[in-house]
Amino acid sequence: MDERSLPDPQPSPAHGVRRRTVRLFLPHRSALFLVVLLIAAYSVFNTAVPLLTQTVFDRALFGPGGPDLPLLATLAATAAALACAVGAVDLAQTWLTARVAQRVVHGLRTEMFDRLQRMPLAFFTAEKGGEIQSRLAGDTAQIEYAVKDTLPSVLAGTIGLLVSAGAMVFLSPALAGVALVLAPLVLLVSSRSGRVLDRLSADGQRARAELSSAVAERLSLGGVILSRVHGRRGDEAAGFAAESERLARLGVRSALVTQWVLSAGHVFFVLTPYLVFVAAGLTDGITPGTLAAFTVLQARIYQPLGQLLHVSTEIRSATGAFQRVFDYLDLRPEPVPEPEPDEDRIPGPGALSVRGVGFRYAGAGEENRPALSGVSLDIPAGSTTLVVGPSGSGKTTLGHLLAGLHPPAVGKVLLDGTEIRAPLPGRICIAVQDPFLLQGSVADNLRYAAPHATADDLVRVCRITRIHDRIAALPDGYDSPVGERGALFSGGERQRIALARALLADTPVLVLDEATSALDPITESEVVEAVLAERRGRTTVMITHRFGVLESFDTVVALEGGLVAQHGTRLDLLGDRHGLYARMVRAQTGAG
Ligand SMILES: Nc1ncnc2c1ncn2[C@@H]1O[C@H](COP(=O)(O)OP(=O)(O)OP(=O)(O)O)[C@@H](O)[C@H]1O
Repeated sequence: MDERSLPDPQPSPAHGVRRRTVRLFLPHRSALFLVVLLIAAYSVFNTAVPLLTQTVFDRALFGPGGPDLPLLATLAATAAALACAVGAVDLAQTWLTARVAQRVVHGLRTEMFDRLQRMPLAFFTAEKGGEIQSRLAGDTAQIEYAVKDTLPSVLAGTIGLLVSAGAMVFLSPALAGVALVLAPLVLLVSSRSGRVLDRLSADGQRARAELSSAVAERLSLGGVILSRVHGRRGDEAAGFAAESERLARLGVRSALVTQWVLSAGHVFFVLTPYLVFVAAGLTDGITPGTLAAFTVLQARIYQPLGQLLHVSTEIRSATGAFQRVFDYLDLRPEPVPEPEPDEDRIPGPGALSVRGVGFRYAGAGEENRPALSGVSLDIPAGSTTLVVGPSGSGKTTLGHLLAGLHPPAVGKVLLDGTEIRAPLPGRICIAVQDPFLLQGSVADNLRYAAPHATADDLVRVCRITRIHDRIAALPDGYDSPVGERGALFSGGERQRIALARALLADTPVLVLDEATSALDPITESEVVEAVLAERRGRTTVMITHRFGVLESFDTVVALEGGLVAQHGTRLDLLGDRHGLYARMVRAQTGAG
């Protein structure tokens, strides 16, 4: 039997991540080119101001003929114009980068959501909820920050450094050489620390994902009840504190390493002006204006250099975030069958055939028996079938295969002669034991199955599942909220709302997987009878443990150990006194 394996995200190597990141930005190359131009213009305008300082000193203030006020006014006006231009350019650049960032992140978020939605159910059984959230929300936010802030910082830092260095060389090549002599040393320290930061950043991201997984699980309603019931609140808090402490320690270490790089840079920033002053004293022909302009430019060079040192950490975190997002984008989703065009969709009568079906869960080792093996059944259109069997015998698995939630590894499941390999909305519906209600009102939840259902439709199905009176008694009736996963309702009420939702889907085939298990036996038989009456002439398969008193079914399928132990009419199966069904009925009804 072919074991369905979980898709395994393969971490892409760092250079692969960089290549893919570049590819991600290719469609935005024109906007990014414009950003580069704007940043270059920003740096040039910004550097022009110190160059004016030279003219202010050497010509306007201390020129041969004394202070030249008209020239000073012209220079002041030029500086003001340059300052305005710097502001305008900065604004345009911010707008463009924000747009690119939002588009890239929006693309990644939606692609990831789409990919995850199409993953096999086994993925969601294995993956931690917080992990998905952390990648979809946390990592994409980090990428957004990287594009919006880090990318312009890198560009501005590099271009600013080059322009300022160019202006310094223009003013005095000798002094420029002295000013830049320590720069390679700083860059060396920075690249050495980079590797340590890489590791710390990856560890930090892992620890953050662990923490958000723990929060999602332990601070959910079920998690909180579990810890309170078993008196484990203290242990939970201690476990969380330990994780948080680990994250805090990583944060301190990475702040220290980052600061080590910045401090090395600071030594450079403090030392070089004095080296320049000494060099100016030893060099002929350096005017006070040149030295003043040089001093301002030196301050300007520190800013981009500092910026570059700072962003190297952010780039590393962003690379990690990109890698984690790419890992999810590399997951292999279930193949999506081509949707049938509406006009081609012939609503068949709803005959189900199961042909030699075998299925093994990815998480169940080879040594364990498959959940189902060699199952063959014919469920005629319009019939009602009861599926029974001991716990773990494969009933839910069969229900999921009939609903197309898992494609079988071996054999085929057919609806009206066509193979089912994926859910078929509008044709097959399944109502489960632990139904999912979304945040919103009762009406929102019901209309999830039929968006255009009228208020009367909602009332009709809710009357069938005996939940209408409870909903009508609420202050806002069908507009009342259901709470987190339907927490404002009892388990049996949730099941009846979900069953009403399944009826509203009005499909030719309906699978009920313990869908009324939380109801009291009297209400359960009332609801089951009403549902079967409503669905007369359409196929209904009901999986249940409480079947002792249920008589209105055409056929019964009894499963045992993943095999079909019995299949026939209820009376036939009761006739076989030693058969599984008869034994189970006797156990339930206490009949001798
Ligand atoms: N996601 C899963 N991963 C691994 N094994 C699973 C998974 N779900 C079910 N199984 C195993 O498959 C077998 C059949 O499970 P299934 O849920 O179909 O049984 P069932 O008859 O519906 O049981 P119950 O009456 O207790 O609900 C069991 O041995 C179960 O442990």
